[in-house]
Amino acid sequence: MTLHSLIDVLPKAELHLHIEGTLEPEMMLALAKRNGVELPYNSVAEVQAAYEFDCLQDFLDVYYQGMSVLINERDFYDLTMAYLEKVHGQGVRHVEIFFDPQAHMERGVAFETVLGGISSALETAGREMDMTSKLIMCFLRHLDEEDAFGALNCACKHKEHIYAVGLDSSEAGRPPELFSRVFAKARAQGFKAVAHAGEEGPAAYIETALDDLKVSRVDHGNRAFENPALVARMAAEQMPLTMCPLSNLRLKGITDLKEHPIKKALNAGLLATVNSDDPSYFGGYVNENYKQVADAVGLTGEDIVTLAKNSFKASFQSPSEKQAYLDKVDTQLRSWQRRQ
Ligand SMILES: Nc1ncnc2[nH]cnc12
Ligand SMILES: [Zn+2]
Repeated sequence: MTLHSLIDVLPKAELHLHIEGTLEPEMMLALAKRNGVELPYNSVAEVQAAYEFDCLQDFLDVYYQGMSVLINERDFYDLTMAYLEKVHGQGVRHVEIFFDPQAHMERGVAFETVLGGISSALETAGREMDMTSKLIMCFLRHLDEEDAFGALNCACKHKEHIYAVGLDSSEAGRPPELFSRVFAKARAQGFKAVAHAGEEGPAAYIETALDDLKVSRVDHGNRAFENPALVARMAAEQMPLTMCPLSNLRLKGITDLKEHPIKKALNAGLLATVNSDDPSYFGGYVNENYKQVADAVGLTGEDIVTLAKNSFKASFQSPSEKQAYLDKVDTQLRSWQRRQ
């Protein structure tokens, strides 16, 4: 229980969060009404009943359908503000947020509508809640290279708002190297790179994300543990892993949270972090992820502090910004210890 109070008070960064995956059922239904969008659900209970997944693809089908209610800039603003307010209350002070513009553009929603709503909410949160942020544009790996180049061309016009590119959606059979040329161009244009790898796909996909896409972080990376040499390499390079325990449980990557490799990752010296992925769909925001995985695998107070510090170390902030947050973690830790 006391560890839960430590989790509540520590400053944290969230580095693996799909903004479209924060769409709560209540907002989904309200936006469907506001925008005149037809959904196959009539109540919150009906929406929630659809959240039974056997694998990543099951989830993605529901996720793309849910986001069809997001039409206007205001919708993206409201969605993003609701997330930021929620996690500010959980001690999150820095966020690096994914968004999926191709999923909106293919429905006729303009890139600028999506980006405008999300980035103005991030600016509001910076001003009013002192939250810092970066935005990561993901390429949908179930679509082809040409489609990804189209999204990249849009991003190139808005470099002041987009810091990095990522790779998400259906992983099986869609290895990172299919997007080597897109990522090479993105990096040449000054974007940092991250990629989902080893969520469902094999450890080899993590290796090609590192070697071909030249990512600065691996999103999920659970299957790295099938290859001890890869784990040793990632530890030596201090390559961050953004892990998402409740997501892995809900998408059946593991059958019990006790199997989650977060403790193994820390013991192997990896720069592992805890994140929520798609909190509305997976039953918990970042603190629920910390608390439930801590209870399941027996994380210590020291582990919790390491994970909170790792979240800032693994971020795209400057060294001095990181240090300022690490100092805040220490300050909060000392004041929590005095209260025990
Ligand atoms: N967990 C996940 N894996 C891949 N693509 C996603 N898009 C949203 N959530 C995702
Ligand atoms: Zn993800």
